[in-house]
Amino acid sequence: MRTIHFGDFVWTETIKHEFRAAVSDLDVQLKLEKRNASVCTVARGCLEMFLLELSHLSALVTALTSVVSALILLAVSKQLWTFRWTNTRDKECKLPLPNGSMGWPLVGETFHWLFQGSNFHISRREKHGNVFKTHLLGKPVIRVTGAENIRKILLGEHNLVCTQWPQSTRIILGPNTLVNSIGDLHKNKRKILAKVFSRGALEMYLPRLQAVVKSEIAKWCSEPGPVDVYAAAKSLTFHIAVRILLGLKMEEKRIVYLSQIFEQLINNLFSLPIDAPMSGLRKGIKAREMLHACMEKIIKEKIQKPESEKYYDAFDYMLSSAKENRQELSMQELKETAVELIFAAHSTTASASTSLILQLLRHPGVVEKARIELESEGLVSNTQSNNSCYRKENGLKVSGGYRTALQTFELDGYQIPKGWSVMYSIRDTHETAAVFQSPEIFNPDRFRTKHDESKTGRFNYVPFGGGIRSCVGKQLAQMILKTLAVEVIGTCKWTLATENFPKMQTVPIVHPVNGLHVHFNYA
Ligand code: HEM
Repeated sequence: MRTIHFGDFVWTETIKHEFRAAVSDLDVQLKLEKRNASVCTVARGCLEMFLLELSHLSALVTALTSVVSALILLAVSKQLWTFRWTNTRDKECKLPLPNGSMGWPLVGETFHWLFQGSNFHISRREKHGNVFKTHLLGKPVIRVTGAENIRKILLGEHNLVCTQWPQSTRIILGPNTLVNSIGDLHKNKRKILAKVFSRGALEMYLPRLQAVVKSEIAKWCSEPGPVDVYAAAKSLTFHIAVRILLGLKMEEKRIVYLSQIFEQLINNLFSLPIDAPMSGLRKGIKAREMLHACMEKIIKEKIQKPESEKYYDAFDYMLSSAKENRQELSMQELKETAVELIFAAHSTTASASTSLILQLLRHPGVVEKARIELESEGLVSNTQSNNSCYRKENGLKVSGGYRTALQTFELDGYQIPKGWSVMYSIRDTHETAAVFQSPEIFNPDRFRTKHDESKTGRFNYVPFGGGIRSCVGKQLAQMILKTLAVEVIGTCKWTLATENFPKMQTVPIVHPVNGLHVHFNYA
């Protein structure tokens, strides 16, 4: 046996074997531990995966539970919302409420109305009939179509109903406006405005109106690319409002600036009545304040102008008419009326002007006929319009008017409860009136005096409303549209710049979704 000495330690063969055995034991143990460790890692991994799956599963279950609870909550709140409105029916009246849906809590069907446009009313009218209920812009609303129903609403002003625009419109326009006044106050305001839109006044406005229309059409024709007709029509009517209603000569830059603020006011007139930062109502109020500040400056300058320098615009007529009627108009009233008149004239006339161009594009036969008529009257190319050419009427499209029921009354077999809003529909009434043959067809001849379809049943054709709330600016609007028609037909050629005609949108007023792109040239 070999023996090796390391100091005091003696290395023998036996020790060597024992050492080897110990080392191999250790090796096995290490291997085992290593294997165990990897087994442990796998097990831990499995466990972790299991726990992860479990946590995913429980997250899924939690999410599902939350969704189901939210759905149940929504369904219950919708039911309670519907019940809340069913319960406000007038119990003294035996008649049922009109059919229809009140939509979702608080917002009602406002978003459906905003996104679906005219389809909103059409689909519900087809489903529920000419008188149906809904909930828009924070109020329960009854939508009314049909000559007989409209007659009752328009002639029932101050008795069955009184005008009431959505709350946002009332707040933004202000309490001193014609549309927001009722009773004697309304009567007196109309008396003052009657002079503003009298025949004599309109004749005074005509030369300036023609000048504005001509200069805007010149811009359309000099445009190298297509013109966005709706934007151009809005610019046209804003120029008319500034020049004819306010009698102002302004730099183009200033008109564009004012029209942008005005656009912001219009865009937010129909919004939820919530005055919060970034809300539509807040934006509308801000625009109104800016316009009022501007109007105040203009009005002060106007009032101070010597009589000899005045050239009689709608505003001058209003001031002199107020004097004649011994009514003092405060600065606030003047500012609100100025903005109201621009609002009433601007969108309606811009919408109708765009529809007019669209219909002329669609119906070259009608244009040819009109051109021959203008030629026979000596009105082509010299474009000196006179009142004799203002005979024809076109299919105007304005949505309708807003009222509130002053008492519960019956309409088409249903009860209209006191306090609910009533919205009468002009467009739907025109489109569904039996007196019009193929109402979807643009046919100006239907209004020719011999067989004027609109004369059959007074309330079948109400583009300017009716009764004591009918449009005060009707004659001015017709004069603007006819001047535009005469100028365009007499001096221009035009072609559609897109492959197809655009779809129409109805909120806040009828207009083509893409604005309608058209190339204009002088003929
Ligand atoms: C194509 C153009 C126009 C159309 C289709 C139109 C249509 C209407 C309609 C339907 C109403 C009645 C609303 C209701 O029943 O509540 C109305 C009222 C009114 N319109 Fe027009 N309008 C047009 C142009 C104008 C113009 C140019 C002005 C003035 C410059 C104007 C001023 C007014 C005013 C002040 C009222 C409120 C009358 C009141 O409440 O007594 N409109 N308009």
